[in-house]
Amino acid sequence: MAVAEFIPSSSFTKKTNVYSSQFSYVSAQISQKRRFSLRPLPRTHYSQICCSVTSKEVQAPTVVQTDDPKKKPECYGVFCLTYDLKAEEETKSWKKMTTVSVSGAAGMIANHLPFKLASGEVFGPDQPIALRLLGSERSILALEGVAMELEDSLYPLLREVNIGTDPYEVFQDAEWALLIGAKPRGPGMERAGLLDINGQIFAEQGKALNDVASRNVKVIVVGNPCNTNALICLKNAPNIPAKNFHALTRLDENRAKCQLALKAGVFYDKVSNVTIWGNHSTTQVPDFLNAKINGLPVKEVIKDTKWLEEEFTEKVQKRGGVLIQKWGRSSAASTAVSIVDAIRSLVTPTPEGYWFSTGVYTNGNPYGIAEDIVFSMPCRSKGDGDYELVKEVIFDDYLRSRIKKSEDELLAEKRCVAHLTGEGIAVCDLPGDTMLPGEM
Ligand SMILES: NC(=O)c1ccc[n+]([C@@H]2O[C@H](COP(=O)([O-])OP(=O)(O)OC[C@H]3O[C@@H](n4cnc5c(N)ncnc54)[C@H](O)[C@@H]3O)[C@@H](O)[C@H]2O)c1
Repeated sequence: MAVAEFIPSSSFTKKTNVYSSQFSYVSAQISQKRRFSLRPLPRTHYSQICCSVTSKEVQAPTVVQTDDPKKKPECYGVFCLTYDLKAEEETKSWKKMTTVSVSGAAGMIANHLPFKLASGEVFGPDQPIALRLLGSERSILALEGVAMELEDSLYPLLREVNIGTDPYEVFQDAEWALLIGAKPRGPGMERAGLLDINGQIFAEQGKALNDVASRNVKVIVVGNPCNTNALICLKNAPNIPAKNFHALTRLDENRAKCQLALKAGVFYDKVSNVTIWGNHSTTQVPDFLNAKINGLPVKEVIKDTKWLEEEFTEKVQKRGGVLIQKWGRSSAASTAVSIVDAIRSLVTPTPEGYWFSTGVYTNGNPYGIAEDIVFSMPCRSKGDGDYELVKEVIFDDYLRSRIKKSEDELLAEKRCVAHLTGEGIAVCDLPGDTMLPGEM
């Protein structure tokens, strides 16, 4: 990419109280605009570095000190430096920019995800994106680091980056909301405690999405316990279709495909139609009854039923925990990959005869699963961001009984968070202290 000429200018978006500067670059082939926004620093850091730059001439930044904490600086530090090239050529081939909000954007999964989003591998090479990154107060500096790395990556498709700690700002106009940020389960914390502490985060974020996001925003909840967090989130966002909310179970699907491929001695691209049923917990059910290897039912290829029912199932359920033992932390890169897979499955038409799984709201499902929970099920998409449930699946006693266990767990989780879904007083009678796949 050859740089032609820079003409900076800065801007302050009053509506969101977010400070911004714009970066745009135009060459004969490419036109791009970037906005990089920061929330104001505390008063002790209250300084304003402003730069005025004219074509081909960059002046030294001037630092403006202010004692008035209410007066917001127009820009902060390097983000005041705005490079605004003359838009001599407006490229006609770009699609309308899409806005993606990511929470927990300074965490481990987000070490990978925003870069994948910005690279074009998720929404396509002609889809410009605006990234809005939400962090906690504690992670705001790290978030700044993420934003700086995004800057330095010079992604042509990345037109705007905003960071902040207020979901009402960061979710503004979001068309995709990838909700990763959550608290980890601390030592001695009951699962009920985790449900409550993270549930409160997702209740607030649901309200924020309801108020400020696009009316058709697609939401993928990753932060655990993700199924029930997704339920809490959608219940707090009554103006957004419940169908738009997902809990990420794609990593579990990918893990199941890998194990089946290993056992059958085939490369994993030969394994398809693997459904994860139920909760993203150790009660999840990786479905080998409907899955296929080279287009054949798995049971015709892997005849070892004992392995399928016991070893395979448990391996998938506990894969996250084993990984933590090896790595000393939970899966981050493969989780980011699976978020990419999950989005791509919704924005790409599913090939005839195939499906993918995702945790979705049960509302008239054809499998007899309890309604009004978020349950992972087989889905197909026309590529418009929406999905339909797959009807052509079969059940046997084994599959039914396993699904029932996960369903019971999710119903119990739902009772445990009734205070966060507007359904009265919470009663926590969880059937045992089941674990998240990342816990041992
Ligand atoms: N569904 C899945 O398949 C799957 C897989 C892996 C991890 N996870 C879950 O994803 C979550 C994040 O994992 P990670 O490895 O990135 O964790 P992490 O601890 O590295 O990062 C989490 C980040 O979220 C931030 N955060 C906390 N509360 C927040 C809030 N209210 N708003 C915005 N940000 C907030 C934290 O400051 C931190 O930077 C965890 O809950 C983890 O269990 C889910």
